[in-house]
Amino acid sequence: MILETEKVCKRFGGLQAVKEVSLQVEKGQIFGLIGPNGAGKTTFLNSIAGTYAPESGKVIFTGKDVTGYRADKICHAGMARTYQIVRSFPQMTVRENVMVGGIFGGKQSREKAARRAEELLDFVEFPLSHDLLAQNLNTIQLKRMEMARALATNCHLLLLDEVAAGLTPGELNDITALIRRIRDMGITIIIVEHLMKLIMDVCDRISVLYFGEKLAEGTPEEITENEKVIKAYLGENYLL
Ligand SMILES: Nc1ncnc2c1ncn2[C@@H]1O[C@H](COP(=O)(O)OP(=O)(O)OP(=O)(O)O)[C@@H](O)[C@H]1O
Repeated sequence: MILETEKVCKRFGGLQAVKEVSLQVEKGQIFGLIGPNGAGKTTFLNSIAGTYAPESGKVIFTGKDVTGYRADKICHAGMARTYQIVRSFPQMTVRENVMVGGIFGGKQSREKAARRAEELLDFVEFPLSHDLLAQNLNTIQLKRMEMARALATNCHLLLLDEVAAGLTPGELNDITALIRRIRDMGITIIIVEHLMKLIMDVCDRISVLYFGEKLAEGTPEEITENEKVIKAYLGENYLL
């Protein structure tokens, strides 16, 4: 087991955004987290990745209790993430953006981080010059760059928050293939996503959140046949 959460809770004032969420993610899995808007998916990611400390519950990563660790410490422990809206350093080049992951997260020298950035930008099939400023990139280019930056930290677990949002169908196919190639490198992936096609295509296991609580968990087939999930989220005609 690479990640285990036990009854993780996070509240914002009177709102219980995440309530006693327990899950287990096996090494090498692509694990999907789905649910309606406001279900608590991003808050849950933030609670395991160190943006927030959970109020109660436990986060065990690679056998170690990392509950309440700050984001930088979590990153050094081997967990990296991308964001729903890509966060770049707009005045820096694409290469420098990726180097930040290597220098800060992977604790590499500048030279090594620069070489690794080139390799990773090729791996994610970044299509333009690595000398471009990040402020000039479109959505899919930013997403590729952000994935390269996360990989540059030498993570074992990658958290992808709505990586498909805003992509065309062709771009979606590319990202789907890239997610599989990242898993084939031996990296475990947790993916938060609304786009069911992507979730069903890539996930080994899926957990459904609903009003902060875990509603169901299972294989893609089990989830699509689960009456509670159909009622709360998917709807009867979701594949049409
Ligand atoms: N920083 C915050 N302060 C107060 N409330 C918040 C904060 N972040 C999230 N919430 C609330 O917590 C609940 C869960 O939000 P969250 O963003 O985790 O849901 P989500 O499942 O990721 O939704 P979406 O699919 O729309 O991204 C929502 O009701 C949201 O309004």
